[in-house]
Amino acid sequence: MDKVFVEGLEVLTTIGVYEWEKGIKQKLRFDLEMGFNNAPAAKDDDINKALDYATLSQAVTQFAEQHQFELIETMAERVAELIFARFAVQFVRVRLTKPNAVVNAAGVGVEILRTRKV
Ligand SMILES: Nc1nc2c(c(=O)[nH]1)N=C([C@H](O)[C@@H](O)CO)CN2
Repeated sequence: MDKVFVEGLEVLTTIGVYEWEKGIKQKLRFDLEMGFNNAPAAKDDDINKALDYATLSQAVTQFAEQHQFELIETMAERVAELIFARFAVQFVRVRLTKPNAVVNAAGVGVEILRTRKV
């Protein structure tokens, strides 16, 4: 299966389980991997047949900036749903890192893999 990926997409948003987190913005980093047949776009050299990673990145950024959750698990799941709703991908892997959450850790986070239901 071909893939299209987006690495290190940084978004500032309000996220966290603690009260002090609900009034601030924190950085999240998205690493996204989508299953998509790249051959038709390559054959015709046509962006309209490609999974446009720029449009996808913009959609994820806008969603993450505009929605507030407690858990990064919830953000990851909702972003996967958004990608399935807007883009014709077979699967999506969402790796979500909260870089500044744990002192002495470079990052903490979750990764989910979801396959489109037929
Ligand atoms: N599995 C998770 N653990 C924790 C989360 C989370 O979203 N998923 N969140 C927090 C706090 O919001 C933390 O990031 C504050 O530093 C703790 N554990």
